[in-house]
Amino acid sequence: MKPQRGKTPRKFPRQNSQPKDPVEVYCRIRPPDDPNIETCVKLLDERTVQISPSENSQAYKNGVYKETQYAFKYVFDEYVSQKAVFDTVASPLVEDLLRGKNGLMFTYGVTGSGKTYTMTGKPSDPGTLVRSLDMIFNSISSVQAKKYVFMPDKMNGYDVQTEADAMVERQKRDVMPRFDAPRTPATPKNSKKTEFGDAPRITDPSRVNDIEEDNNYAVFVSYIEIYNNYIYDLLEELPYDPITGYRAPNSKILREDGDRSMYVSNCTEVEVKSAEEAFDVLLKGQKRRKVAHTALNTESSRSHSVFNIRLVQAPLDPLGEEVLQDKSRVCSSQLALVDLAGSERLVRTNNVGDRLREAGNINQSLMALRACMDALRENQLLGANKMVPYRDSKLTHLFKNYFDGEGKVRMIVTVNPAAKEYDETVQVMRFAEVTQEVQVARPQQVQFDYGLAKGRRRMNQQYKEAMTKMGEEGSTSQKTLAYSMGPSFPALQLLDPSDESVIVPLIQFLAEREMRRNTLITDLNSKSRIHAQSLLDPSDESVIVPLIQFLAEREMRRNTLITDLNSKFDQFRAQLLKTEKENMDLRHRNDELENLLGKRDNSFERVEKKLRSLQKSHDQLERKNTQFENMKRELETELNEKDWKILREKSERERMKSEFKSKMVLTQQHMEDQLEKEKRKIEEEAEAQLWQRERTLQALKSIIDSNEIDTPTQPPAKAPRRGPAVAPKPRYMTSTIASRVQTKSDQDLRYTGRTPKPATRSGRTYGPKATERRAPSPPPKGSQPVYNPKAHRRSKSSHEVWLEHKPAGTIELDTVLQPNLRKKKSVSKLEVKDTMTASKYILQHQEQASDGEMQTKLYKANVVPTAGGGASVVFNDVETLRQISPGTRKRRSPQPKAEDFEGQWTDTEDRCAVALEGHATKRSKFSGV
Ligand SMILES: Nc1ncnc2c1ncn2[C@@H]1O[C@H](COP(=O)(O)OP(=O)(O)OP(=O)(O)O)[C@@H](O)[C@H]1O
Repeated sequence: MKPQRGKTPRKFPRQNSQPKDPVEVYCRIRPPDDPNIETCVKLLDERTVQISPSENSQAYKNGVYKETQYAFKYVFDEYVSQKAVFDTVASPLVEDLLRGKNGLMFTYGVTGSGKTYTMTGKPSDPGTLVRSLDMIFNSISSVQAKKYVFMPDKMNGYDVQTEADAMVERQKRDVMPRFDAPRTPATPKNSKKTEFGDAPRITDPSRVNDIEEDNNYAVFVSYIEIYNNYIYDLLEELPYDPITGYRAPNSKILREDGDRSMYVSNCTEVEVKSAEEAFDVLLKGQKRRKVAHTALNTESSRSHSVFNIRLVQAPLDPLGEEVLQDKSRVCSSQLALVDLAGSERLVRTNNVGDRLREAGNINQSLMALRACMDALRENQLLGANKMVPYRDSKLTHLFKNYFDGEGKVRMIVTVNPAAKEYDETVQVMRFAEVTQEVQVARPQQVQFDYGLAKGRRRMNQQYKEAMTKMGEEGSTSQKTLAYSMGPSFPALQLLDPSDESVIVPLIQFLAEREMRRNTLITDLNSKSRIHAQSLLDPSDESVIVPLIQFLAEREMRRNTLITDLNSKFDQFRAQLLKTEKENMDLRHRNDELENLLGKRDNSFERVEKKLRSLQKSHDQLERKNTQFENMKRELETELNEKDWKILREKSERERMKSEFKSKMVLTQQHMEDQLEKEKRKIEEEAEAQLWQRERTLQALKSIIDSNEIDTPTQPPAKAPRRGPAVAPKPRYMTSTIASRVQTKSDQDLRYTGRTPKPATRSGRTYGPKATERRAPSPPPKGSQPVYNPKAHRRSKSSHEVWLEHKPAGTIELDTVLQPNLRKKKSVSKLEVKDTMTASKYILQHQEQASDGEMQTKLYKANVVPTAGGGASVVFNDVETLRQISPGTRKRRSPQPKAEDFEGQWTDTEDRCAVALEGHATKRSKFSGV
């Protein structure tokens, strides 16, 4: 059965039904710095802690007084030992690692809460990381492969090579100095003392006993830190200049391998053969971390550090001698131990400049971690399909396979119980609460059964031991030799490539070993075949001949098979090479596509940003628009109110006006009555006076007549109305009265004659109300009606042809009453020829009246032919058409007087009263009249 590769988990779980386990979150409370200080954390039981807000905390100031309780997988109190923490949290992860499964453990908490202490600890009391190394090497010490049997292929995988090749590699790397590689100064012997003091390191005795014994193991460690969202390799050799010191390290990039697992490209992986060696590498990395931070002017405690332990294992060959030379059988598993930077918020750090940026980046990556946990939790619990923002930070991007794939994830939340840490501790607890709800697929059992005999290693060892024993006893038989691979590798040291004293014996040794190997295989083969025949008699040809035939045939078949196998092997090799090449091409293409994707992501972000700002401005504009609309509505309401007020005022004015008019009419009537009465009174008085005189005259006449002829005077037949009885008028008296009446009548006529003057000037007034026309007031009772001979004549004349001159720009006013011109010709520009056919001329002139209203004046004229063959236009009348708006109607102005028109008249005469003199053949001549 094909084994599963113990790579970092795949991006997508293979089966949805795969069982899942929640992320296990443990809490560790560190002892307070001062036992007398106020604390805010209380351990309720082995799974629950209670946090109470301190009076100085921000939460308390914001009104949060209640205690909160948080549950964990397990809570370690301040007295717990490092060993206990390791046994509970890290030991199962190490066990998984040895069985080919992946694991992730990280410490999370506020600065100074004990993250590094829990992870690394002190030599006298090491933390989980150091104890994990001890446990690994305790478990694999007897089954380790020789150094360089497994070689990192720089693509997150491992190559396998023979022990001979590994030895040559060892010679090359460890013995021969690398002149091209940059060298760092040698680590001082007492460097461990400077890091961890003088105390000897305590080793953890834990081990896993039942590991796959027919596998060979190798341990590789890498150490990186993530600082300001850049990845640095802490085991990279940094060039050292005695003057400028160490060169600043270059950041590394993340890549995805063929299994879509994330790894740090070009990261140094050191193969370690013991816990001590691994511990040295850890120290070296920590020292390098300090050096790098000095070069970068940064602080180490402000970065996330990741110590990666990779365990590579591959089965032994059928003889149990060497690792099977088959890369596909190599299984690697990894345990990432992450010491996160402090989780405090920006406000609390009081940082500025670089420190602020640093704190911001830490915050950003921790926030990204929180966001990922939130999204995962929602996806898993609520069935949401949220995109988990792994790419938001390098930290989450590197570990995305752990959350998306399979493997155990454990977190230790470290807590400083000091009351002043309350606000930050609550944040940490909340994150822990969320993280516990995230589920990760349970790692599947890795199969190491490849159909090879179990216990190969043990058998080989026993065989070797037996051979050694036999050698010691002096047995040199061929049989024994046939099963021996010969002596062990000679301890040769190749310091110079041309050193023949080493190379020649080495070649001889390898050649001899190859020969022995072939002999051994041949011998074994023949032995096994012969063993199958029951040869009772050595001369029994009935058995020997068929056996020889069988063997010959088998030999032949074997050769055919070998040839076939070799050709197949070559084909396979060629195919493999081709596939590898294609794979490389695909990787290359993948890298390109990733770059492109990154660029697209960037541009997408830019567009999103722009969209957001546009949306913002759009919202602002909409808000403004709403404000304007409200203002408009208010103004409209105000306007309506004002209109309403104006209407009310107008109707009031109308009412007053009609009242005033009726009063006027009444007064006028009253005055007319008075006048009538007066007149009658005067007439009666005059008649009485006449009668009196007549009586006197009659008396005189009678006196005279009595003297001459006695002729009696006759009284009048009928007395005048309301007057005293009046005698009939004598003839001469009648003429006197008639003259008086005539005089009165003349006065009336004079009055009447004054009135029409403006009437003839202004003519008729057209307007929306006939009552509003500016017509002359009716003549007093008894006077002659005004007679306009022109108007009368005009309406009757049917032979007249009017020349209507409407200058360009004249506005049609849709007036109801229009001049009635039966035969007319309208022109906008006056030509001589137009005057030839017309007998009347009318000019329209529009202007603004003194009250602001539009008024149209119609200047009328007769067209009189002249002796020269032209025509003379003689103006004789003006009509004014006015429009009075009901809203702007004013009190009627006094009757216009002739002088009012004087200026306009002159102006109009200047402009319009033109005599046209022209000849049919000659040029037209205009002359003013
Ligand atoms: N459980 C503990 N028992 C005893 N001492 C502890 C414990 N936890 C922490 N300390 C001590 O507290 C101090 C700060 O601890 P540590 O450096 O581990 O904090 P940290 O959380 O890693 O801080 P940073 O975020 O700065 O890395 C150290 O001196 C450490 O020895």
